[in-house]
Amino acid sequence: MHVSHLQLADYRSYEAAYLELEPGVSTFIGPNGQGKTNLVEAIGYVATHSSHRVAHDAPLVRRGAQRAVIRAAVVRHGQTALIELEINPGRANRARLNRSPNTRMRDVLGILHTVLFAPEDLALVKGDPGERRRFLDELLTARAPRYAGVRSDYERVLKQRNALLKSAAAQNLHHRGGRDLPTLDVWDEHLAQIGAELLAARLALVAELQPLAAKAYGELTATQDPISLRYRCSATDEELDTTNRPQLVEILRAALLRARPDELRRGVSLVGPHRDDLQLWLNDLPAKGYASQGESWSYALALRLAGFELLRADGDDPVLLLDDVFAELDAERRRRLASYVRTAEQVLVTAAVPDDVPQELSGARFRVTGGSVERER
Ligand SMILES: Nc1ncnc2c1ncn2[C@@H]1O[C@H](COP(=O)(O)OP(=O)(O)OP(=O)(O)O)[C@@H](O)[C@H]1O
Repeated sequence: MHVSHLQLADYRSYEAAYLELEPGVSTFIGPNGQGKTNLVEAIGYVATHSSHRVAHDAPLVRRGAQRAVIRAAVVRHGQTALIELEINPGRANRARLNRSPNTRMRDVLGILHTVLFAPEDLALVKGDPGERRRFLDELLTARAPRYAGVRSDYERVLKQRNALLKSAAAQNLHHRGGRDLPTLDVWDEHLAQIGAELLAARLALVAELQPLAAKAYGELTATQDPISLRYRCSATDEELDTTNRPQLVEILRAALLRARPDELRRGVSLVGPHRDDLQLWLNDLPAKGYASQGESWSYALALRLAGFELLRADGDDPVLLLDDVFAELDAERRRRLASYVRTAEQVLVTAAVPDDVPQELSGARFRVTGGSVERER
């Protein structure tokens, strides 16, 4: 798939921007702070309905404006879908598909697939478990949009359950072991059921990612260093060896029972997919805390490339967004990454310095300065 047009109104530093894009490689060059990342962020937003840089939408709207609009034409298998997103911080965002006003946000999720590589990816390896959970969940949702619903159902259950636990903690109910809290039993069951669905999907995804990430890491670094992805579930100390949902429901139910006194004391949910982690191992050591800067960065790239391979195997190349990644790599790794990604249907690259972009990625070139984007001829 590829994006053939992008139009922005009041998005970040852009009052108005319009670009025509082609399949193949396009490079966006310009000095720091001119709006290169804002462009790829906007395309990523169309795919995931979130930004890789901020957790909330407010910074996406141009200072002084009320709302931002992103319009993107996405060409898939010869058909064009016109997606329009209106970002209204503090209020519901709105979507239109092919100009139809009767579109829900979730109707346009999963039309455009992107894989974004950015300096922030280092947090995949070095950051909190939430970064890795988000990586898995975004990939799940790209492959099967219904997981957006599963994730938001899970978030809702968690919020309700936490509110209940918080008020129980305030009333010191843990002294009675929570026996007279039938509503908590109901929320436990919801959490176990929906949590198991998410857990099963994540475990299956990790199993698929493992060989692809190992291959990508080997190719990027030209080493045989073994990497392994291990899903750590908060419900058990052992490594889970099943993706069977009824079994996972049982495991979560039992863990919730065990955790209840602690949860009532602390007033938060301590068990479930929101507390899990994807541990990344390199050479039989956890990458977090042991891997070098260069190894961590290659690991993060390998995870993104594995995601790319999975989406590609599902039948359509995602659009690759490479935001300022070459500056972080030595010449050899730049070349290796470039030859890996240049086979994708569309690759959009940003760089402050043209020389950072390997020759393998020559293509259309755009100059970005002060909120305007011009194609170089
Ligand atoms: N909501 C906003 N309203 C107005 N301007 C904004 C908004 N958000 C970001 N900006 C501006 O956008 C610019 C940053 O754009 P961007 O991150 O795309 O830069 P870049 O060209 O990728 O730079 P670098 O090469 O340093 O990564 C900054 O000048 C910032 O002040």
